[in-house]
Amino acid sequence: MRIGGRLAGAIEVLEDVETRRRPIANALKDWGTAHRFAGSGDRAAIGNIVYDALRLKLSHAWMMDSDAPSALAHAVFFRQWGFTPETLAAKLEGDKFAPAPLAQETLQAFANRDLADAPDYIRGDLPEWILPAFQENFGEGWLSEAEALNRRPPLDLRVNTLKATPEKVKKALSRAGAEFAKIAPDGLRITPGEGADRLPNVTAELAFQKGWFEVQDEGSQIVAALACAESGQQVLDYCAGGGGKTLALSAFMENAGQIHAYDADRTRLAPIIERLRRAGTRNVQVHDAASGLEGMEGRFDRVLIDAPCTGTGTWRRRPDIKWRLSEKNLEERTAQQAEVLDSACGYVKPGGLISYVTCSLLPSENQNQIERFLEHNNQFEIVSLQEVWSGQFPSAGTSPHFSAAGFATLTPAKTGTDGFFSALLRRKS
Ligand SMILES: C[S@@+](CC[C@H](N)C(=O)[O-])C[C@H]1O[C@@H](n2cnc3c(N)ncnc32)[C@H](O)[C@@H]1O
Repeated sequence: MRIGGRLAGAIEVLEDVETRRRPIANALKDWGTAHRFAGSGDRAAIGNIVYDALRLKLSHAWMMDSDAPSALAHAVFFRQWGFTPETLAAKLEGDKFAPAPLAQETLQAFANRDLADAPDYIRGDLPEWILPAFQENFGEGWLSEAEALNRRPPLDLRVNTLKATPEKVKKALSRAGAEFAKIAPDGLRITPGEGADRLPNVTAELAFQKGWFEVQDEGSQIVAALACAESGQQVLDYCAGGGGKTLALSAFMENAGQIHAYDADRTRLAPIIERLRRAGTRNVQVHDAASGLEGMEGRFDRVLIDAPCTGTGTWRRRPDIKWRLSEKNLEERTAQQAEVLDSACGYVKPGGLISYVTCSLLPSENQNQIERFLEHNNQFEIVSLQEVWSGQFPSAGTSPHFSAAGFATLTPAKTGTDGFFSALLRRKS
């Protein structure tokens, strides 16, 4: 496929995502099924155009004075892939699969507009109603934080130290160009390419089948470490989902002690069984009903609450969810978080720690949620993560944003990771 066919394919997928409010991955998969002649390189290039277009959807639409899929897809080439309208037109000339050329007024708008004149929420590519929360969280740095959330994410791996070392996995993945992560000691990173470049499919590697590594954002590895679980302890992973953090905890604990992994949603929990097997973990018990935890109240050294959230910190990977998020969704999530905190806190023993984590960057899901919890639960106190940080990551060249209260916020701009919030609470009595 030449560039014209890829551009036309991306426009079709964008139309599907926008008109039917579908997740990008599903729309891409369906497009691939309906166009079996397209090779894997074509499908990856189309995916890149679609993801890039949606990361910068508002600013693209503003610059082109049009939010039509064709305008968004062309804007990717002009603003992210190093083309000008003239160089792109030259590339598309004579390509019978190319889409219809852009209207003259769209090209005129692009030539005459300057993003510096756009309203703040458009410059940051943020839903307008979210802007105040970003400004509250990051102050003057809000725009560079938003811009970093709009770039392509790397592919991060966590080496499973129960079976391998970072050096061994790096060597096994040398063709993929994996490098040591900057903060997480067991992390490896494959940096994203540009334009049509695609990231390697590392899960097809033998090293993955052997359980030597998992795909896990470095931020997720870091917040799992900030739960401070130690070998031999009793640990509850209360929102275990597919087990990303359970697996990290098991490796940190060197397979010793006991982890109870619980999630209220059986479908989300289901993949954990195969992942635990592949990783060679022997210290995890999985529960798909809270009744499995009966009698364990006040028994745990550590309780990790990786709470359900809006996922605003993962917008680099899932830009479509950014535009679907509503104030109602946020309200639902904050209510769930309060409920999960209230139900999980009883499992920790006096002197034990609760680690509350979200992959959101909105204060109402993070610091405000913890402050609300502490107002009603004075048997808990905050443990400063700033102090924990240097013990856990002595050679990290960078650190998260730390609040005066001792909460940690990781962001693409600050730590080069997905956005995460982490708070550590000790039960006094
Ligand atoms: C952020 S995800 C967990 C991701 C997982 N820890 C990982 O690292 O892969 C949040 C999880 O909370 C679960 N959840 C939501 N409400 C819950 C509740 N009341 N009790 C337990 N789990 C709940 C969801 O099913 C979802 O899997």
